[in-house]
Amino acid sequence: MRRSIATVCLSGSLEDKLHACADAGFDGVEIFEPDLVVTDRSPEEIRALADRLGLSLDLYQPFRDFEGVGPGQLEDNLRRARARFETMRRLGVGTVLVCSNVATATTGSDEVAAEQLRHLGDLAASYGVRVAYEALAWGRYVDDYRRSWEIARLADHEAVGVCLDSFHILSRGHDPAGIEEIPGEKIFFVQLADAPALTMDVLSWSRHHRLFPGEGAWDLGRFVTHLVRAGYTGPLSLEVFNDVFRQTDTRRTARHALRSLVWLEDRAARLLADDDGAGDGSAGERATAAGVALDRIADVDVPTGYDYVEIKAEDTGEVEVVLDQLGLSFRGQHRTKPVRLWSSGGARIVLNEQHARDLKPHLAGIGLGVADAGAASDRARALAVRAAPRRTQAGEADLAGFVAPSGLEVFLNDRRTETDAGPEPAWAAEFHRGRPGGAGEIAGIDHVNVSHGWDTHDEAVLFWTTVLGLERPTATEAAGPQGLVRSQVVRTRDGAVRISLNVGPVAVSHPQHVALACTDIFEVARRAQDRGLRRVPVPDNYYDDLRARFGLDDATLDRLRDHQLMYDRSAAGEFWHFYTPPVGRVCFEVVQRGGAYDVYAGDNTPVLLAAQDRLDREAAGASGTTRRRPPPAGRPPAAGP
Ligand SMILES: O=C(O)c1ccc(O)c(O)c1
Ligand SMILES: [Mg+2]
Repeated sequence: MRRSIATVCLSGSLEDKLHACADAGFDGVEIFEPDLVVTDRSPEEIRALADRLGLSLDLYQPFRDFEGVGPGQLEDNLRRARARFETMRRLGVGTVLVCSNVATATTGSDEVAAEQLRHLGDLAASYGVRVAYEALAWGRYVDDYRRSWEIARLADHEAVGVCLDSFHILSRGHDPAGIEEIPGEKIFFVQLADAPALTMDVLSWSRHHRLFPGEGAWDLGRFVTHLVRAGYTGPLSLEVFNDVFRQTDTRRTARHALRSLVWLEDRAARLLADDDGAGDGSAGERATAAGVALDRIADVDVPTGYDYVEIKAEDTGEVEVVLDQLGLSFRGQHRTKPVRLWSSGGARIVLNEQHARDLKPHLAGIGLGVADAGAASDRARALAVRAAPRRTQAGEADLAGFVAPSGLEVFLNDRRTETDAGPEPAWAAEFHRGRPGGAGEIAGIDHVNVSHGWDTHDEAVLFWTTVLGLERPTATEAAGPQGLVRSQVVRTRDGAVRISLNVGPVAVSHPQHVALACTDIFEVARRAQDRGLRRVPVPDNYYDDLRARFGLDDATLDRLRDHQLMYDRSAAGEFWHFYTPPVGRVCFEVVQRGGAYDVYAGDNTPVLLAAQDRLDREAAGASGTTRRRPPPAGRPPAAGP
């Protein structure tokens, strides 16, 4: 279907927005009237620019507070409409969005509203334009799409139809299946937005918290299937009022928005195909008959596990000390690059000093195993994901790589070899052999913890869920001394890949961490302690709290305290973990999961944040610098292993 976006979704001038939408690959835009009013370009110039960029101007919006008014007010409303239709003629826009009256309506009579819309239809027709009537969720009388359709039906005018906006329908909990009762040709326009599940008044929710499809709590794919079944053939247009996207980089947000729409179309196409398969009529055939083409993209290839985690720095020496203390072994230096591999069991840490001048240790990339790297790359490309630069030389593994919104590079690999230590990614043969991890050793990578700015979070969630098909359990938040840290885990259903996406306080740069899994954490901790590993200190009050929460006995608490372990328990099982102090911007966590414990010890996070804050203060005290660090800066791109 044609892809469109409202200019209100983006930051910048109207001209910036048009350029960004065209570059991202949109077919058209909705001109948000305030964007036109403030530009110094004439409507003719905007029209010419859109033409040059290959963008159609699909909708002019909004026209407010028209219907349900007294006779004097109607006169004035028609005068306003004439002026807007004149502007639309100059712009070359064929459809105007009229939202339901929130202010001046004095009657809730459907007949009166329909009669007045018929007047408006006559006027619109004389300008060659159409009226798409939208029920705002907070309209004075009309706040339900079924009522706006009833009024448009009563108006019985070829220039009057409805605009359906998923926000107004889903925020009120109205069943979108009723869309199928509306003849497709009377749906003049469709606006799509997702939103987080919040309990607040709908107007504030709508004006500040809308999200792109796939980022919130609603099933927009299902919503689109109702439109297709109704026979709607117009554009799918994004209308997302969001305080963050209004200030993020225009081009980046336009690409992000397009990714959402590409994913949505594919999702709707799959739902329709599934419904057909289930013998529920032949919606797909009807859609085709109506001339609706939903583009599909390559199947998602859910990753099977971590190949490696890459840490990059000008000097990775300090990281190697910690890896050695944690019991990982050095597997050698790469043949052609300043890249070193450490491993234990299935945990592989790549240390990269290439193109890393002046960089402190930081998490630069992760490698993931997939079934078919080619197909996974096709999907990523279709979703407009930026490819990671390759610096591969002849004879080396050529991995498909992408840049996640936080700047993290993600490499996909489908080639494995059998070794004594179990299956390994084929590229690992470019280093020395590994050995199997023993009981008191690190066995694999449990999860990685990525932090990014508040302006990247929604985009990152969309990236991981749509490109790699990760699931998204409920988000959590934890209080640190400098502010709240919001966390969204994205993971495979089987837990083989888990990534915690964190947004911390603006002024603090929390370390990213790599969590290593083991099956005997007391032994790993004991050996590490013998090798001189420092751990993030856990306060005694925490152990008193554990006693109160879980009724642990003294001996158990002493064992935990001796190793500075933290603990959690749920109905599913138990969890033990400890952290190393940060080296540069990374730290390591060692975890042991018992039973089917499947979460991340959320209650322990404030203890970690407070302890890290104390370490920060000590370090700042020692060096005489200020304690607060600037937010993470952009990093230059890294290479694969
Ligand atoms: O918030 C508003 O006023 C508003 C305006 C136009 C729309 O299409 C809409 O969905 C909301
Ligand atoms: Mg709308």
